[in-house]
Amino acid sequence: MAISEPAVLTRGLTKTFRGRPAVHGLDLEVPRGGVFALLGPNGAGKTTTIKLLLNLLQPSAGEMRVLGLDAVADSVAVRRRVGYQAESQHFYRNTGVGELLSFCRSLYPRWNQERVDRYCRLFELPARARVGGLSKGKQTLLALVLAVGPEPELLLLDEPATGLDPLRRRQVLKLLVEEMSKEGRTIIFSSHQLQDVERIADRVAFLLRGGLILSRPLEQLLAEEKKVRVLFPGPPPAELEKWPGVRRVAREGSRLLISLSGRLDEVLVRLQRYEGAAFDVLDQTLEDIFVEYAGGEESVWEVGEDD
Ligand SMILES: Nc1ncnc2c1ncn2[C@@H]1O[C@H](COP(=O)(O)OP(=O)(O)OP(=O)(O)O)[C@@H](O)[C@H]1O
Repeated sequence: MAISEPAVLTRGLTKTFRGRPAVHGLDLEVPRGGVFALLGPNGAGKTTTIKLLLNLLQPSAGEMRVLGLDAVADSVAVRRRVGYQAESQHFYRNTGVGELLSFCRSLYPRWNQERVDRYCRLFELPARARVGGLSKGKQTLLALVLAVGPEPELLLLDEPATGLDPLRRRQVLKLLVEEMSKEGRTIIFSSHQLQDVERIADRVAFLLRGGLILSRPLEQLLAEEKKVRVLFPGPPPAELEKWPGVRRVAREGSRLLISLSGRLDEVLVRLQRYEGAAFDVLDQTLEDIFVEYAGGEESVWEVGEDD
């Protein structure tokens, strides 16, 4: 495999359930190394995408390469090199933590027992504890230990912080990112915890209705997505919506709120030409950007999607 091959590459990836697309013509490219966040509203297709990459679901159309391998034809080889934490855990309740770890160790050619023991100590997961007796947060932590044990080149984490308190969340994600990134491994994770994403992601992709809306380095996204609040002394310029970089114009009382995707300097130069126009530039958090791309707070609920 060429080392330059991305960690994940999909082309036209599509998955339909009873004729309804959950993932639709997805072209996703995840570079090797670093931390890649998969964002999107409920039902956007994040979990389906992750399951497709692991061949837990079979695509209706399209191609997928994971670590340079065909994700369907070479799925066994892919599974050996990928760690996976599912969105919710379904452990056998009566199994002991130590017993489960030993079983998983026997399945993988490489298994980092030192790391597993260290994480179990840090996460307070005693070997003798029964899995069914663990709290939800502890089960999440156990799933993380199982995902990192096989020394994966790629970690696929579906909502890795589910059930963790804020302190634990920070500690665990920091530990994962520091250790995995330092070793050149790739992490792809889905999350609704956008503060976590801002803290740890290098790159974010945004899914909406199964399609890719954007994929950009986080720093670039935060630098490019701005709002400009303007009060025009008279009527606003005709065709304001068609100015370069303008994605949306909304009314906020007597002022207009222009959502921009890049081209801020050009827009400011144009605004300066309007005598008497008063404006200020507003930075956006990742949450602001998420809401904006998901359709804005005023967007209507889509009912009946999950039946
Ligand atoms: N096994 C299934 N059978 C039928 N429909 C499904 C199945 N799995 C997922 N879907 C549908 O596919 C769409 C995408 O679901 P998916 O779980 O991938 O979204 P998600 O982005 O992970 O959402 P969330 O943020 O709520 O976890 C949804 O409309 C969902 O109802």
